[in-house]
Amino acid sequence: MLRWRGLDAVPGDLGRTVVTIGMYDGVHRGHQKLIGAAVERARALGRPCLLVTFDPHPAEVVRPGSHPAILTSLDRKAELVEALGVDAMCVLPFTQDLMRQSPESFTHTVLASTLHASHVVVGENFTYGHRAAGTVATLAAEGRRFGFSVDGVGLASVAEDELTISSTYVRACVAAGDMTSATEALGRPHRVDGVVVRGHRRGRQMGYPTANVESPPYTAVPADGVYAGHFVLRDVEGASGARFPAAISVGTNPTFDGTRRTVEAHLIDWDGDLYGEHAGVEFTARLRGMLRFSGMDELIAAMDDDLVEARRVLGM
Ligand SMILES: Cc1cc2nc3c(=O)[nH]c(=O)nc-3n(C[C@H](O)[C@H](O)[C@H](O)COP(=O)(O)O)c2cc1C
Ligand SMILES: Nc1ncnc2c1ncn2[C@@H]1O[C@H](COP(=O)(O)OP(=O)(O)O)[C@@H](O)[C@H]1O
Repeated sequence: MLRWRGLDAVPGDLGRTVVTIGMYDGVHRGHQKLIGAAVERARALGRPCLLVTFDPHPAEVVRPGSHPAILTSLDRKAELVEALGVDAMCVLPFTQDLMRQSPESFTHTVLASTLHASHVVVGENFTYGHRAAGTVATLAAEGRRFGFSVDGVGLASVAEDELTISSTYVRACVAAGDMTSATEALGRPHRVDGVVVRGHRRGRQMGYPTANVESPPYTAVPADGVYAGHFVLRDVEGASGARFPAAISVGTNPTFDGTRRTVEAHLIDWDGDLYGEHAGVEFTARLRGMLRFSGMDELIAAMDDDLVEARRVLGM
C-alpha cells in the first residue's frame, strides 16, 4: 500500500479514483464495512481505492488540550486498512487552516483537484469543513458539480443491543477494561503498540519476567488490572509477526509504591530477550483489578492464580 503525507505528496497521474474519508481510529467493524464498500466499488470500476485520514486527531486542533485516547497509531491503521484492500492511504495534517476550510473548498481542493474522485464513500453521519458544516447531502450536491457520486453507508451496530459502533464507544469499553465488548466492536482484540523498555528487573526475580511495552502519549490503555491476551512481535515491515499467549498487568505496581503506569506482558512458557523490540499487547479478557499486596510473596501467589486463569481463558 502506498502512503502519502499531505496533498503535495499525492502523485499527479492517479487517474480517476474511489475515495473514502474518515479518522478511522480503531478501524472498528463500522469502519471495516465502509472501507469494504469503497474497496468493492474501486475493484468493480478498475480504479485505485484511496483512504483519506487526518493527523493529529481533529479534536486536538478544534479543542486544544483535549486528547482523545488513540485506539490505533498511524502505522497500525495503515496495516489494518491495507489488509482491507486499500491501495493508498493519504494522511492530511489537520491544521488550523484545514479546520477553517469551507466544505466546498475541501471538496474542490482535496477530492476533485488532487485525488480526482469518481466515487466517494463516507459514513452516513460524516461531516467536514469549517464548523463541520458539510454533510453527506452537501457532499452529494458538490459531487454532482465536480463529477463524483457519493455513498453514505449506514453505521454498524453491536448485534444484540442495536448499539451503534463508534470510536467513542470502543474507547469507553477500553477505559472500563471491558475487553469482551471492545473485541466485539473491533472485530479483533484491542492492541497497545510500543517498544519493550527496561523496568525495575523485579519480574524475573519473582519468577514472572514482564516485557514493559512503552506506548506513545494518548494511547488508549485499558483500565488498571490484570488481563489475559497475547504479545505480538512486529517485524520490520510492520506486518504482524509471532503471537505469544500472555498474562498482562496494567497499572503503577502499587505493591512497590510505583507512580508510573506501565503495560507489562508475561509471555507464558517462553524465555528470551525482548528489549528494544517493537511489539503489540492484545487484550482478550480482564481477570481482576490491580491490587496492593503487603509483600512480594502475596503478589507471587496472586500471579500464580492469574496464570492458571489466563491459561484457562486462552484455552491452553
Ligand atoms: C499476571 C500479573 C499480575 C500482576 N498483578 C499485580 C498486582 O496486583 N499488584 C501489583 O502491584 N503489581 C502487579 N503486577 C506487576 C508486578 O508488580 C510487576 O510486573 C513487577 O513489579 C515487575 O516489574 P518490572 O518489570 O519493572 O521488573 C502483576 C504482574 C503480572 C505479570
Ligand atoms: N516469558 C517472558 N515474558 C516476558 N519477558 C521475558 C520473558 N522471558 C524473558 N523475558 C525478558 O525479560 C525481560 C523482563 O524481565 P524483568 O525482570 O521483568 O525486567 P524489566 O524490569 O526490565 O522488565 C523482558 O523485557 C524480556 O527481555
